[in-house]
Amino acid sequence: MSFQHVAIIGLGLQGGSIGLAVQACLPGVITTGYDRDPATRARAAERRLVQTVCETASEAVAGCDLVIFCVPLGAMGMAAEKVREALPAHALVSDVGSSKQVVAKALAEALPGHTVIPAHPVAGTENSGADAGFAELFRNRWCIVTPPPQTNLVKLSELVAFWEALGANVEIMDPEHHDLVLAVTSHLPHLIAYTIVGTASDLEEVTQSEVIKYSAGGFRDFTRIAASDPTMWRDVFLSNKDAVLTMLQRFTEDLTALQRAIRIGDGETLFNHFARTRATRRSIIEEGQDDARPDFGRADHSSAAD
Ligand SMILES: NC(=O)c1ccc[n+]([C@@H]2O[C@H](COP(=O)([O-])OP(=O)(O)OC[C@H]3O[C@@H](n4cnc5c(N)ncnc54)[C@H](O)[C@@H]3O)[C@@H](O)[C@H]2O)c1
Ligand SMILES: O=C(O)C(=O)CC1(C(=O)O)C=CC(O)C=C1
Repeated sequence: MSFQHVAIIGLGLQGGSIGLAVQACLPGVITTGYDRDPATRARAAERRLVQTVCETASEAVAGCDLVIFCVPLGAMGMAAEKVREALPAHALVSDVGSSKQVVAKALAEALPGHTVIPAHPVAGTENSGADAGFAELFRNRWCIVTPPPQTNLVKLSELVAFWEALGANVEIMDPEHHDLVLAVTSHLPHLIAYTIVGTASDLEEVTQSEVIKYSAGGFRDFTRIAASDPTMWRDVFLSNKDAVLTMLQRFTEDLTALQRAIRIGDGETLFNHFARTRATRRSIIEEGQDDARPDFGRADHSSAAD
């Protein structure tokens, strides 16, 4: 492994999982980490998410050759500025942010002169914080790497090898295209899930307790992701505004067409639509990509690493 010392800024689900995965998959590589929340630092140390939890971001990056920012999208620039003085000149800068164009800009502006190669492991759960991380999170999952033009190819291949060592399958993508694809595959589903939970719980005719009581089936499956962290998702929608609005427009048009079919009793349109989309959904299962998370993603992993 080209990297001898990996520094992780932000020790929640992503940062904690990377720290644990590096220790499990790349023994010998030094891991240091920092989180701005003291309680998270304390829990990260208890769970040994990284070998050394530092009291400052500068301490965490001193001597590292790879720093990965694992903070909410809106905090990337600020977190990067904090390490400007202490970050070794040769260190590669990367991140795990859910949208890529805005992060690439924020990191490049905060750390001029450094090689910045953004990345996005398309792997997560609805849980966040220092108890949420687990070493297997990235196994057999995509990690999309979005190198800026003229990226140093050696550094790029080192970052690709890093993610592969953690078990991920790496795809190289243009950041703009990444943001468009993820707007429909990840961001829009979260928006819809958050919305339907709000709609159901605001209905005067349906009480809160009924929503909880009868949500065992479709509602429960469909809305798992609405339990996700509000700060993270606020930042996703603010940072990927244009792509999300484009996809939302398309979605609204499709929904309106189905709404009309229901109103006029057009069973053929409804049946044909459902038949087509069922086939698409089933092909996702056949390709082995069903349920982004493997089974271990559903368990409480805090005890596994304790
Ligand atoms: N949750 C997911 O499913 C998922 C998946 C892929 C990528 N991501 C991306 O990963 C990033 C982190 O998400 P997460 O799920 O790990 O969130 P998280 O809430 O579990 O962890 C984020 C951590 O960052 C810390 N933090 C915030 N500002 C900071 C700062 N300025 N300096 C240092 N620490 C700071 C917080 O205290 C928190 O512990 C986000 O950018 C998100 O878009 C999330
Ligand atoms: O499985 C989940 O809970 C997720 O929401 C994970 C998920 C996704 O939408 O697929 C969420 C955000 C990401 O940036 C990557 C992965």
